[in-house]
Amino acid sequence: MKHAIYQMEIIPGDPEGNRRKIKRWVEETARTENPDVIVLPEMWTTSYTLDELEKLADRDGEPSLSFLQEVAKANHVHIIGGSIPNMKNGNIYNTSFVVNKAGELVYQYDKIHLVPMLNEPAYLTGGTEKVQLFELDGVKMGLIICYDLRFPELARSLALKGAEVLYIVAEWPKARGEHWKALQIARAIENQFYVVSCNCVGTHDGVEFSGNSMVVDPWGNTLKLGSEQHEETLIESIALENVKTFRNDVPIFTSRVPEMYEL
Ligand SMILES: NC(=O)CCC(=O)C(=O)O
Repeated sequence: MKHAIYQMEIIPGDPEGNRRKIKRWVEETARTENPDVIVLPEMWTTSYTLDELEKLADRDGEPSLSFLQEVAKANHVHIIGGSIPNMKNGNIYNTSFVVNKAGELVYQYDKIHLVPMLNEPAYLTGGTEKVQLFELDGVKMGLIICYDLRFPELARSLALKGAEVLYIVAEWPKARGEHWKALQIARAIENQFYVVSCNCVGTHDGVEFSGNSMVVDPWGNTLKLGSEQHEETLIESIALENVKTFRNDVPIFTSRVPEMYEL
């Protein structure tokens, strides 16, 4: 399953400009690389322009959802649609959409854990729906958003449901860049699935974002690591049969003793 990750420099506060940028990038990447799955970063319409979100947020997912559906269908590629600020019933959520190559919405998720270090709780509302699996080409997948990475219970719940791949879409600051890399490797090893992440680069409001988008295999090997500073495209294929092989080699899911844990 071939992935193209867009480690993007988001234009702050310019949803239209970012849509144009993504459309051009998807067309070029689909033509030259023919990936199965494309991955975008967190809050790609606006970045953390929190003061402006009342005005700039999508309304019930629009226009970004229709945009992602059109782009996926036109370029015949599945899209893990990063996330966007999304106004619903008067509250703004950090919402992710996954659309398949037929342009169908297969999953949506509102970020559960809002990040205090970026002042998210003052502007956004946390999601109230539990994470679920979705499937692309018959592969079981899960998705979390940025700060969610720090809560191992979330990734574990997806692994227990059968996830073979965990996507992480992010705007993770450089100040905590070492946590970003170490936690992804930990999540991959402890859950024995692939981790595929997309972080952005660039600086907004004094916060520098750290890139280092990653593809980590279920053994904890880093197959791909983006640069810290540059907008770039990461291309990597993942071999799903490794999930079963590694789970047989170190059978943690049959060794678990859940009645001994307080989770
Ligand atoms: N956008 C985010 O959720 C950033 C998370 C972060 O800064 C951290 O966990 O550290």
